[in-house]
Amino acid sequence: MKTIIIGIAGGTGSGKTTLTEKLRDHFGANEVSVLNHDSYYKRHDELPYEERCKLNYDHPDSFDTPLMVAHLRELRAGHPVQVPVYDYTIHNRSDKTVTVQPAPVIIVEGILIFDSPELCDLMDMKVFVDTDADVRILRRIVRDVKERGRTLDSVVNQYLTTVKPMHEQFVEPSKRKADLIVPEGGHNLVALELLIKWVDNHLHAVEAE
Ligand SMILES: Nc1ncnc2c1ncn2[C@@H]1O[C@H](COP(=O)(O)OP(=O)(O)O)[C@@H](O)[C@H]1O
Ligand SMILES: Nc1ccn([C@@H]2O[C@H](COP(=O)(O)O)[C@@H](O)[C@H]2O)c(=O)n1
Repeated sequence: MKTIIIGIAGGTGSGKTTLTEKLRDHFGANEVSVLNHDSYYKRHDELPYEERCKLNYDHPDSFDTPLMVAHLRELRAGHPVQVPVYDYTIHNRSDKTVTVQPAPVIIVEGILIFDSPELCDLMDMKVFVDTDADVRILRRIVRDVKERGRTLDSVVNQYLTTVKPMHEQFVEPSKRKADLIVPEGGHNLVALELLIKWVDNHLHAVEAE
């Protein structure tokens, strides 16, 4: 089986997950598997919770990217992988893993995936979801308070101290690596249709081989 790997990057709250889910819903879980870079945040068992709260989670070194690269190579070779489950509420990797199966299309999602040349080399198509910073921070406040156990103060403080500067230093420049820039992510129906057609073409080309 030939596997197509699509990278979907973009700032926090840009709409990466929404776009990824729309593609997976269209093609079905048997055709599309997803690896989220966030699943590969490094473990920090050595630090108490209060210290883990203060770490910079927006720098490329905060991820175990070599493990993700290894998993992508395994999936491309047709083997399932055990992906760590990250728990944002405790700022640490949980003890659980989930099995991700090989599929004709693998979507790799994350804020910093285009910063890694090793990850970029594995991708057949690179998509950057481009959304204004004010919209992204508003979405993030709502999500982090509702779903990630954060206070408003902690979200604002983290945004100003690490998220915004790291976005400017690493995420925004990585946009230049993209093949396609999608304003407004998963709600951009024209871009979604183009991506679906591109994937369809590749899937049919694989069938014809
Ligand atoms: N184009 C859009 N218009 C309005 N809301 C959106 C749009 N795209 C995503 N959202 C919402 O914004 C939030 C963050 O989107 P999400 O896809 O999780 O972003 P990311 O994965 O890039 O952090 C979600 O609540 C989602 O429903
Ligand atoms: N313990 C953690 C780990 C990560 N984050 C933030 O998650 C953001 C990336 O996820 P998106 O779904 O928003 O793309 C990133 O900006 C980290 O700051 C966190 O808050 N806590």
